[in-house]
Amino acid sequence: MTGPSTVQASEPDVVPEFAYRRVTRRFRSEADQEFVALNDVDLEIESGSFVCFIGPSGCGKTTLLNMSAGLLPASGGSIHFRGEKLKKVNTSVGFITQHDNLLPWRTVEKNIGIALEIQKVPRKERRRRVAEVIDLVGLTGFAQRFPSQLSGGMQKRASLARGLVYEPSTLLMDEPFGALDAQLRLNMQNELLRIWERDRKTIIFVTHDLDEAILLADRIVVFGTRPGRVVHVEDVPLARPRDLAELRLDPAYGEIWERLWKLLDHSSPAEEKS
Ligand SMILES: Nc1ncnc2c1ncn2[C@@H]1O[C@H](COP(=O)(O)OP(=O)(O)OP(=O)(O)O)[C@@H](O)[C@H]1O
Repeated sequence: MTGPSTVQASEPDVVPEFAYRRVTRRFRSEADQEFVALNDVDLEIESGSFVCFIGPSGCGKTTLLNMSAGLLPASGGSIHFRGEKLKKVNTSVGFITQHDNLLPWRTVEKNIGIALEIQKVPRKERRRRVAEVIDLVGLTGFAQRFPSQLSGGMQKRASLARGLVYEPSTLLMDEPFGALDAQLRLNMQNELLRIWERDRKTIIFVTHDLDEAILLADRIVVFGTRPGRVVHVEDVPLARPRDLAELRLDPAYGEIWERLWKLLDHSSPAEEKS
């Protein structure tokens, strides 16, 4: 069942968080050939929703996130953020990438507070906000540690806290838990869901993991390759709060999983070649 690539906000007069209109991005390859990395993306992301982007490697998921953050212009089409055409860096979003990028010479507290320092938020206010997010991600007691003194999961928590501290209403997350082992990953997913259920930020979350996408998302956008494009949008009407162990027993979960798995299979580069 391949649905339309355009997702309408449920109420027509509500301005979506992001509206992508025929967004195309071209790059030059190493051989100096121009190629289309992302073709004709038509999509709307509702405010307060949790949306996952899933698809094979190289289908343009990161490219679309970079464009949503205003870090990369579109080659064609337009992106509107809350009704305004995006023309420069989108300072309303928090961007959490695959790599932690924590600065090794700064403590957890100072790593998390860096954006507030740049914004010249007064010291007292800064300390209060940093302490609050440290608590929120479960790092209480670790504020004075350096990144090398933290476990991998704690480093992820610290980078999540850094993305949350300046209170963006929107989070763009590019495979943030990809490198974690299964147990840590589950903990971080639960942590993120808890934060999202509390604040209802809009979250766009890129993942390769179908279970992760179904566990987290209200809506899953499936990308295909050659050229990168949206091939399907799936609503995930499963009740919340969700527990992966329980979800897996739910026939509705199985139906969504199988439908998306087939789509992902068909859009893999290996299959397209054959
Ligand atoms: N700055 C760039 N210059 C040239 N090509 C690029 C650039 N950025 C991305 N690409 C190419 O565009 C295509 C899409 O890349 P992108 O990183 O968006 O894919 P992705 O779906 O996020 O992949 P992955 O899941 O592996 O992270 C790839 O072929 C990639 O090599």
